[in-house]
Amino acid sequence: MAHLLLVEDDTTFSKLLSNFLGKHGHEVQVCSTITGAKEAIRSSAPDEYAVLMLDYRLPDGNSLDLLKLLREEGNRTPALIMTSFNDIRTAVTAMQSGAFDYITKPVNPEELLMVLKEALNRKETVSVKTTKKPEKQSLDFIEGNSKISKQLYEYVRLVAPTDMSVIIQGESGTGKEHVAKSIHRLSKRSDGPFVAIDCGSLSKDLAASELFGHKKGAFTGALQDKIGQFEAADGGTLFLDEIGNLGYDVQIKLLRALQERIVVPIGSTNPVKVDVRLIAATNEDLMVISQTGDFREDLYHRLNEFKIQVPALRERGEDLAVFIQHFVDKANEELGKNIREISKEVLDIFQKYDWPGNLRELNNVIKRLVLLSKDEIADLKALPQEMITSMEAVPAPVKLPGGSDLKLLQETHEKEMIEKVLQDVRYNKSKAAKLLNIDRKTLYYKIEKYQIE
Ligand SMILES: Nc1ncnc2c1ncn2[C@@H]1O[C@H](COP(=O)(O)OP(=O)(O)OP(=O)(O)O)[C@@H](O)[C@H]1O
Repeated sequence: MAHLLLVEDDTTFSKLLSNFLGKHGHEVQVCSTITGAKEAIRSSAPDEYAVLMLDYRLPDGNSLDLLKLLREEGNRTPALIMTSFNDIRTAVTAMQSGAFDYITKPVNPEELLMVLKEALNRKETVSVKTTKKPEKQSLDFIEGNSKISKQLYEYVRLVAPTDMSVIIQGESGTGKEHVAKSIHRLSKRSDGPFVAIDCGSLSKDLAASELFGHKKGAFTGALQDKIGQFEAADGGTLFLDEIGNLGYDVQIKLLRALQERIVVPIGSTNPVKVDVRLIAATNEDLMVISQTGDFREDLYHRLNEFKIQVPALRERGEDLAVFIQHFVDKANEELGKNIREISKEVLDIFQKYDWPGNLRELNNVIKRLVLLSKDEIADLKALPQEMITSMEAVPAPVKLPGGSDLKLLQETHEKEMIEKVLQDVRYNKSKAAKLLNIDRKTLYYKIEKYQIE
């Protein structure tokens, strides 16, 4: 039995859900607002709730902001975001803010139990992930056959045996952590620990202590000496996920640790020698954010001894079929099912869909598909209705009227470039204008001209 906090403003749905979860042996406390959730969490014991189940849209904000705040306060309770299919891109961002997983509404009860079980298991293993332990060969891993995947793993094999720092860049859910583990596994350090830290879920105050350790009494709450993850990774690999989220002060300490190969725990004056290879992952372009001043440029250059770009699923062409088969096999085994085939209609949708959540989303959709399919062939009935509707709404690819019209092509390119830079700098128009090397007025004019939202 687990104590769950459900934050949901639809009272009928929250009642149904708590009854259902209650019948499955869980104790559910319900809040309907972010403010209520904050109060419930702050007035509870640190590990009171095993999982937070958060509706995305709430009357006083969205649960992403709540999650960010909780992570900043040091709360690490696994969180599950419940969202409508149309919000999948937001759910993907939620994963970057430290959510464990997302589930789309209308919630399928069995799917919910499955994801909940994973979240509860995760809670039990969360400390294992960062303890000194050799990483074993993962059988769960496939490379793919496309040209782009072959190149990816060629780079992995090239850089693995060296001691170079690596930046792994790619959209959320593309498999950056998997790539980092492969590098570790193929390195001379493979018998040493692989320590993974999600910088997105570290609070600003605790990040330094988590990475470098602290001495008893160094700050309020430092009740005993603590070894940092740098020391825990000694002789192995330290994987810093979402490194762009580290605060400036910690970035300075990190640079020093990399350059001098020593760490100084907070409250101590004694440096400790460490032998750690660093791999950092990011879904932002670190070069862009280092140019806008949000990430230290010297640290960027120190980390950027080698850069690997992990492709989005939509760019992996023929790999899609390989991953589908892999995830179906995995789901069959996990759920005790025997789905042998996926219908042509479903495959057509999979081919056309752009998979903003990448491999993670494909894995989730397939798990749901396998779970809900009654026969050996998984067909449309088991796909979220919204996915089908969203695909029906996609207009047929339009042929550009001027396939060779240079002006039109230039404008299309310009629009895409402006959209990308705006996204990279999180819609900060001053930064975007600076990077695009145009003045703000021109940028505003172009945003309006191209109707960029
Ligand atoms: N090569 C692979 N073979 C099989 N499964 C994979 C592979 N790469 C990723 N996955 C699966 O896809 C999901 C996302 O992978 P992972 O956590 O490595 O992505 P990520 O890019 O690090 O995500 P985030 O940006 O959220 O940190 C996981 O469930 C993982 O098991």
